[in-house]
Amino acid sequence: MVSTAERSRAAPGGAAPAPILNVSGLGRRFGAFVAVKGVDIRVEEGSIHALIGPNGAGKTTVFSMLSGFLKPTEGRIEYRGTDITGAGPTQVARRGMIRSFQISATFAHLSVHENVRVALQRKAGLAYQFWSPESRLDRLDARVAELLAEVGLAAERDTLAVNLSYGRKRMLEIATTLAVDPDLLLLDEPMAGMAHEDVERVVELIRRISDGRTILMVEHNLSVVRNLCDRITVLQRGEVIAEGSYAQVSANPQVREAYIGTEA
Ligand SMILES: Nc1ncnc2c1ncn2[C@@H]1O[C@H](COP(=O)(O)OP(=O)(O)OP(=O)(O)O)[C@@H](O)[C@H]1O
Repeated sequence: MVSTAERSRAAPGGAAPAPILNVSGLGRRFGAFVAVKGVDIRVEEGSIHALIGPNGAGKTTVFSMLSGFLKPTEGRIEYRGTDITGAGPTQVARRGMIRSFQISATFAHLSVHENVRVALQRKAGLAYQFWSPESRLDRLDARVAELLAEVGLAAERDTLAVNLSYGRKRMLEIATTLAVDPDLLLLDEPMAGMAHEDVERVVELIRRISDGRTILMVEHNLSVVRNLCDRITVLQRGEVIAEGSYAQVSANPQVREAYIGTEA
């Protein structure tokens, strides 16, 4: 597999690299109701990109279309230059674009270690190979240990998922998502419902796991977006009203009025 760094190096001398995800004119109607209209999003490889907007703006609908759970009624989704519009969730995931909840449903009565192991087995297609040679299972265990260390859950390896704090459960979800080795990770409100100290821990975690990966996240917490994200697309009533850095979008009067208000 070609690494992110190699791909970036492959970009012709000085030219802007092609985006990993290029969404153009994306639209979705539910009967007569237009939930998403003419949405363009260009996600650069290696970036952390946020999709923000008030309740009902269409963020979840866009994520569902990107991850193949919902078919667009208009527009085009290109992943690494290939048209994937209308592809199903499994096809999209196989290409390397993974939505966190897609494989992050954790099993409450399995331990942290077992949950990550199941995710790895699923990826390796080992799930039904109970006769796997020990060496193969040892390799899996080594990778589980690496992933738990990466998300800071090594000390909780034997804790049942059900007994984890809310924040730590989200970290376990991220570990099971990373087990599938995504190139582009779609994170759906990763900080939702978290206590302040967990938010900081997950911000650090996302920053760490973004090394060599691209992240597109829906996030309501604007201080998280400001600290973490390279680019931001703002949706309102299904349409993009601004796109750029935090400084750029927060200076946009339409965004201030629609969303950021006095926090900008
Ligand atoms: N299956 C559906 N059928 C009809 N309308 C829908 C459907 N799914 C979403 N909508 C409508 O589309 C609009 C966008 O919804 P969506 O959930 O994408 O917004 P959102 O930005 O994710 O909101 P929130 O921040 O509250 O999660 C809303 O008005 C919603 O009621």
